[in-house]
Amino acid sequence: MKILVINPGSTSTKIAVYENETPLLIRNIKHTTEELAAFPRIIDQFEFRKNLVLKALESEKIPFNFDAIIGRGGLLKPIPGGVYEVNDVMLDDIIHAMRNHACNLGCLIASELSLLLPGCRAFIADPGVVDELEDVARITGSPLMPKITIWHALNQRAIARRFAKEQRTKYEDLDLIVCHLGGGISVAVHRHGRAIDANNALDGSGPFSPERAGTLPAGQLIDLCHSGRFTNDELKKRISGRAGLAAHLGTTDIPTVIRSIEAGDHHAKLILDAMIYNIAKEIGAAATVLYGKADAILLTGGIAHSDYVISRLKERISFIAPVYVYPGEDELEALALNALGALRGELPIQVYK
Ligand SMILES: Nc1ncnc2c1ncn2[C@@H]1O[C@H](COP(=O)(O)OP(=O)(O)OP(=O)(O)O)[C@@H](O)[C@H]1O
Ligand SMILES: CCCC(=O)O
Repeated sequence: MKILVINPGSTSTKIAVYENETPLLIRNIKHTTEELAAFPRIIDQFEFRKNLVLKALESEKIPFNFDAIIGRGGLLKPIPGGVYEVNDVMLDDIIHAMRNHACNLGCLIASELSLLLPGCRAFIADPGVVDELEDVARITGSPLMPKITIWHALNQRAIARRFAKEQRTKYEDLDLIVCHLGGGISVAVHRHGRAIDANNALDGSGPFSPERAGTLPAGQLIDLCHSGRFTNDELKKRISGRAGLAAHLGTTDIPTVIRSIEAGDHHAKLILDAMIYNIAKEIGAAATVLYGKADAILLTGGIAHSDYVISRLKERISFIAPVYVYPGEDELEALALNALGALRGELPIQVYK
């Protein structure tokens, strides 16, 4: 069986082709802040990202012939984890999504391309809106604003399962803190296979990240909203997109920031160190959810490639539990295995309503 995998991230478009469990193509196309700034809305990147997929296939001479196309799931309604067939309700919810994130393009591109091939199915799996929070984790200080979670469910779970396999145990038998360090940063508590707490890495809570503001001072935010300085859309970009490192330093690229630090840029050092400090605090808070008894802390995502970040993070969090580092992500493989499992009847195909 041949599967095309499409994973649009906030700073990259990742593409894979699998023939059964064997990868035939893995491609990570990185996007600069300026390149993406040319598109007023993320939905406007549809043709651009779709054409990147088609060009990658063409340049590798991979025939356009697939049994299924699976995209990274978008910001739908909160749903249980698993594989979902793309349907009209899902496409409609994505087109009218309240929240912007490149992952919204995953099911749109998968759907459009699958229509070119008779019999080809379009899926998503474990989107960022997977919600398994404990009731107590949902309560905030305002009944008007219950906590919602938007996190890297797909990669966190894939990495947690990989760790469990390496430890010759089951994911469902472990208590883990997993932190995905990407364009957005999510920290989730996985208690015996269920993510009972996770931040809203997109526009709500947690540490700031390469392109997100994280938790902000609420009063100052309200004043800024009423200052007349920004439109609604501009303000949203100040929270997600042109926020975090992008706002402070004009780039989301960690190697670029580190080169500036090595060249003596004290401001760049202050900002990156502050990001690390805030990530460590979020992981410390997650430890309290498990009464301090985590089996391990797993660090993953693109930034986990950075020795600068990881060594400083470890200094602050190693007292909590052993730290394991999985640079990059297993999202492409996890998506491919989900599509294969669905086609083979090994995984239930859920219907999004
Ligand atoms: N070799 C590397 N060394 C240091 N940092 C890296 C390296 N490769 C990628 N990064 C950083 O990782 C971040 C992107 O991570 P990742 O690819 O996991 O996120 P994404 O898929 O674009 O976004 P997200 O999944 O959060 O939507 C960027 O800030 C990038 O600079
Ligand atoms: C699902 C999106 C998570 C993120 O990038 O913050």
